[in-house]
Amino acid sequence: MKSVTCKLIDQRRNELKTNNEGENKVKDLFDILVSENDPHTGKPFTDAAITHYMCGYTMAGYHTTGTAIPYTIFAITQNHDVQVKLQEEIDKTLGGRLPTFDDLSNMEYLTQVVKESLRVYAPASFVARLLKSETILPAMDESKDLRLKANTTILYPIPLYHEDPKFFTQPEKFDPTRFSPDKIKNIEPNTYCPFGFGSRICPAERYALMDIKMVICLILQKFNVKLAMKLEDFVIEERFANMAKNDVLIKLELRSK
Ligand code: HEM
Repeated sequence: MKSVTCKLIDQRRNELKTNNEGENKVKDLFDILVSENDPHTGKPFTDAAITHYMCGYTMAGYHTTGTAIPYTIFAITQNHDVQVKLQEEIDKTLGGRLPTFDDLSNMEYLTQVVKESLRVYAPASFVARLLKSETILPAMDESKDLRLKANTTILYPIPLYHEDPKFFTQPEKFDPTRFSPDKIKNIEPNTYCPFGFGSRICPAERYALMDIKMVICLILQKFNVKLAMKLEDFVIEERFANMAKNDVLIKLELRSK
């Protein structure tokens, strides 16, 4: 991946030099990295830094979205009422045409379904933080407070919060209405965190949500979805990303007009 990125750096630098669109071109992340200065050093980004950024973005974006989409479709196959309601919203909003960015933002139920899927099947297992100074975590039960030294790495386990009945009633239930406008305000801060939180929150949160919604919308507009594997073979393997051990096999059936 590094050697491919190195070749692309040279290619993109040359393209930018010879590009006639010049200043009017909308720059993507790669353009910015190869043409602008690193704000920390005031100098151009080194090839090594560009390679790290590009590999980081690709890795961080690939498995997460790549699991979120099949997990959402899986959830839809297991909840027929959700599939019917989603298709009603899609048909009513689009009337057969392709979705625009605004359509995807406005489809409230679609948004709720994707958010609930990211709660039940969070693609990322944890967020990590390095403590800058000694920190005392208050005890949650009878035990003592926890004293942690500076430079300790803390892993914040996302699914443990998403699955805790203290924060989500009947957490095992797939219920998109938890994210309806009247209920969403009851969710405690940082207990729903598929994209992490704070200053290191996933920079692609909005993009990823849009991406997942787009794929789900395009599929359900044309097809009904059914699980094409045994339910017990749907197994999530917890790694850095929560991967589907046996993939998620889905059967698409063309919807009747
Ligand atoms: C459903 C899709 C995605 C999920 C669930 C997800 C989740 C996460 C999580 C949990 C973090 C750690 C946040 C924290 O430490 O507080 C993160 C960081 C990050 N994500 Fe995503 N992500 C997704 C898609 C993407 C995509 C598509 C990209 C790139 C195009 C991306 C790029 C990144 C980067 C670069 C970071 C590191 C940010 C930093 O450390 O400052 N992610 N993501």
